[in-house]
Amino acid sequence: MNKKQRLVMIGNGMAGLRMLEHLLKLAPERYEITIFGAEPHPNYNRIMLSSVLAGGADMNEIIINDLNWYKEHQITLHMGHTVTQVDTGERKVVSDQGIEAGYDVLVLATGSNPYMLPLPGADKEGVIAFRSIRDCQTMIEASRKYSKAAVIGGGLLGLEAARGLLNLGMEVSVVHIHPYLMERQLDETASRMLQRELEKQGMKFLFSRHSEAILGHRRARSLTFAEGGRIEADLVVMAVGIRPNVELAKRAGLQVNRGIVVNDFLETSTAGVYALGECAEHRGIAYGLVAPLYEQGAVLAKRLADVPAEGYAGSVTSTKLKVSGVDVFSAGNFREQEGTRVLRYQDELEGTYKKLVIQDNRLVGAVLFGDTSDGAELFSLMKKGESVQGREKELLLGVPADALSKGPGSGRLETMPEDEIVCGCNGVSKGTIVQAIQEQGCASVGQIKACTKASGSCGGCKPEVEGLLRIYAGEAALDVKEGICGCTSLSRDEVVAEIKRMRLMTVKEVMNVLGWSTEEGCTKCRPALNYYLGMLWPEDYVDEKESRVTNERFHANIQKDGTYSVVPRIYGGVTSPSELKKIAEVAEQFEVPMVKFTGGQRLDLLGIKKENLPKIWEALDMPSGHAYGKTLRTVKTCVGNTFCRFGTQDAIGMGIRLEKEFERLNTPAKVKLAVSGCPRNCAEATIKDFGVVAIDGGWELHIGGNGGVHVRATDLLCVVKTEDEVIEWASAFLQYYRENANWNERTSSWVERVGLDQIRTALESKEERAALQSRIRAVLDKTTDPWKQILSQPELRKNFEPLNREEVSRAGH
Ligand SMILES: Cc1cc2nc3c(=O)[nH]c(=O)nc-3n(C[C@H](O)[C@H](O)[C@H](O)COP(=O)(O)OP(=O)(O)OC[C@H]3O[C@@H](n4cnc5c(N)ncnc54)[C@H](O)[C@@H]3O)c2cc1C
Ligand SMILES: NC(=O)c1ccc[n+]([C@@H]2O[C@H](COP(=O)([O-])OP(=O)(O)OC[C@H]3O[C@@H](n4cnc5c(N)ncnc54)[C@H](O)[C@@H]3O)[C@@H](O)[C@H]2O)c1
Ligand code: SF4
Ligand code: FES
Repeated sequence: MNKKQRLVMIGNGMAGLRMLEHLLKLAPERYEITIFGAEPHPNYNRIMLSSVLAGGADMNEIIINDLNWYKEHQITLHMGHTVTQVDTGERKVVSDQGIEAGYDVLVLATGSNPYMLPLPGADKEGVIAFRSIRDCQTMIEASRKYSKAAVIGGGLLGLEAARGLLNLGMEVSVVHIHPYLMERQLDETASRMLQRELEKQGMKFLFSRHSEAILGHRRARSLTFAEGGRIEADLVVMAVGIRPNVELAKRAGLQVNRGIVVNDFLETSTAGVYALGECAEHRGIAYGLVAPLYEQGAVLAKRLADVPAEGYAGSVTSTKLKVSGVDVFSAGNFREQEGTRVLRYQDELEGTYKKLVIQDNRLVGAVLFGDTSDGAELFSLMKKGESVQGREKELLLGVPADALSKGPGSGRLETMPEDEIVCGCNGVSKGTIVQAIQEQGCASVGQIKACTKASGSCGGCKPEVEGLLRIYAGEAALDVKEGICGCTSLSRDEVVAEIKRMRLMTVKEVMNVLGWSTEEGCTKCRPALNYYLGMLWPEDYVDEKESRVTNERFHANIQKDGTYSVVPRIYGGVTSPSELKKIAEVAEQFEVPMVKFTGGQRLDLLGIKKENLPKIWEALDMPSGHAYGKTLRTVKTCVGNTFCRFGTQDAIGMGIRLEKEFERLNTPAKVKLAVSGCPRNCAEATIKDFGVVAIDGGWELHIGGNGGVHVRATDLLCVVKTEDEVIEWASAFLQYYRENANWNERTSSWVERVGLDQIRTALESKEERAALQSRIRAVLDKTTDPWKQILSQPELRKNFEPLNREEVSRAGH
């Protein structure tokens, strides 16, 4: 006989699932659990939608509990089912698809609905909220076709939406009803500083505007204001606050104000029915941030497991805006009122601002702009309600901004009390993180996330978690253990060593033998293992195409509209009239929408449908330029002494030789080379992975440069005399990088991590260089041109069917 009680939960979101995770630890056998979730997804990290929109995370990276998790815990999940009826008399719920479930315990975790302004025209296509995966996808799709967006609401959500849309290439205007941004979290001074930063990033603002109507035929085209005037907008995102989702509870006869009324144990007015999360109202407050919701979850789990616990007493909240390049923190009651004392510090040169609000000698509120590193400490003081008398100046001036990221001895993290909360979203204290490092052996941020959840939500506490790792596990652990993912506790070096020792030959075998925590791995470890196996067994390993990202599977770069680009190999950037003619003819024949020179001196044919790729490769009859993969991209050259009067060496010849030598090389991350014919360095060799600069009588060899987001100038590796020596050193350097870097680690990060000295030492002996060169040669000898290979094999050609959406989202960069 089944003695388990039946627990039904309505809502498959962050608050409810966190509560269940606690409950399953406390009383794994107590309940037979059924969940109804209206969205067609397993539980995902809603917070991370801002990062997905801004391009910082992939949709499939934000799933918190995948379908296996439900299976493992024998939870019945009705995904895509909305509960439409709750019968508290009969103790059962019914879904819109007719599924009925009886309960002994019912948990309402229905979250909130975004508030949609009831404007005329609000039902037009292109008018949406920002709440779900679906909204996020709609925005990404809209950005492919349209260029102008209006975001109504200048709060946290509106600004994060606006930043994401800017990243997607749209022009964005934020329409705010208040005279300044984020008035619920910031005072006017901080708000104006924020506005200036965001304007620099390209955001436009309209303040004190009341939206009146959305005009357009079927789709939104413009937004008008009660004050007069209009702006063009093909996409209108409403981010004007949320309303607890209480309709169902109301119909079921539960007591409801703004939210579903609950007591300190999350009990509603009806016995056996509980509510938590954004839908619940506790002591008059319905929260809209995860930290308090997770606190509620911990209390409710104990209640449901019959573990004695104190009730939930409400939360002081803090927020951070997740917009890159802008640090804003706000906590508690930051407005000055009668009986409060306000301390302010502003540094216009540094662009920092700090405001502390003190009442009865206790810190009750804080606003930080520009440097938010004191946020956790201030928030902790605020929550504890300790007297700060005599410490005011110290709190205001704080510790140096970079103290957190310094090594041992950095001060504040070391002296931070054990019970101070480091990860606000997940309520994880310093003590818990230190224990995970010291007792559970966690040695990377990923492992700490897996053990404690710290840094797993908004990611704002990652610098502090890294700081604690440096102090308690040492610099080396942080560096070495990063590089794989949460599916394994092994470091990259350990995995590589085990593959070698046990001669593991396939991705699946590595996962099985090394005890991966997931059966299929994830989007991080699969391609990483595929690379390590290929690097270790160049002769025998068969590349697993399915472990590669879309660009590498299709040997072309996927574009934002789902078409591809084709870049044929043009060695050293030197072409000929006949080659140009051929490219022009192909472009005409296939009506290629755009032909463009790339930053690496190549010709890019853009806007090509997947099904046309093989035909175009065939017509071009040129090798792949590998503009899409983790491989040698281009060797940029200047004209050198062939034409330039300053040139001291043959930069073109050297560049072509390097490109022919290393084309098709599989590397941990993309690799770019350049050769300049004199120190004037017109080929910009000092921001390349391997840069060659001619000098009188020889060549300078530079390594570890990057011209991308994090610009880094190269380090000088050595000076050599001959072209053969350039090839020898380049071979040794690239092979050493192949054998030692983490997958997806650019040389710039790798050189910084391991240090120039280590690389110089590894390459200094002629014998070692020769050994590395012979290993890289063996790899290069096995490579073939991927376009030719696909053209010659009908079964590979078959893959070039029209594109589906999943491929767009899985495309690599
Ligand atoms: C873009 C974005 C960024 C955010 N960033 C942050 C941040 O940085 N920090 C922070 O603290 N918070 C942030 N938040 C807020 C945070 O995500 C929410 O507070 C949190 O997700 C609320 O959790 P919940 O479980 O109460 O509700 P939800 O996550 O909304 O889950 C409720 C679920 O219940 C389902 N549901 C509702 N009614 C029914 C029904 N009748 N039947 C079946 N299912 C139903 C809904 O479809 C939904 O999936 C952000 C929110 C968004 C949208
Ligand atoms: N980084 C974070 O912590 C974060 C990020 C995103 C969302 N969230 C949470 O998600 C929820 C929703 O966020 P939100 O920003 O929509 O809510 P919000 O209530 O915090 O802010 C809404 C903003 O819209 C403005 N507004 C209201 N009516 C308007 C109108 N007619 N025209 C123009 N502006 C108008 C308000 O003045 C306010 O500043 C909140 O609970 C928020 O805390 C948090
Ligand atoms: S780097 Fe020197 S050789 Fe090359 S184009 Fe510039 S000036 Fe001429
Ligand atoms: S503070 Fe948000 S994840 Fe730690």
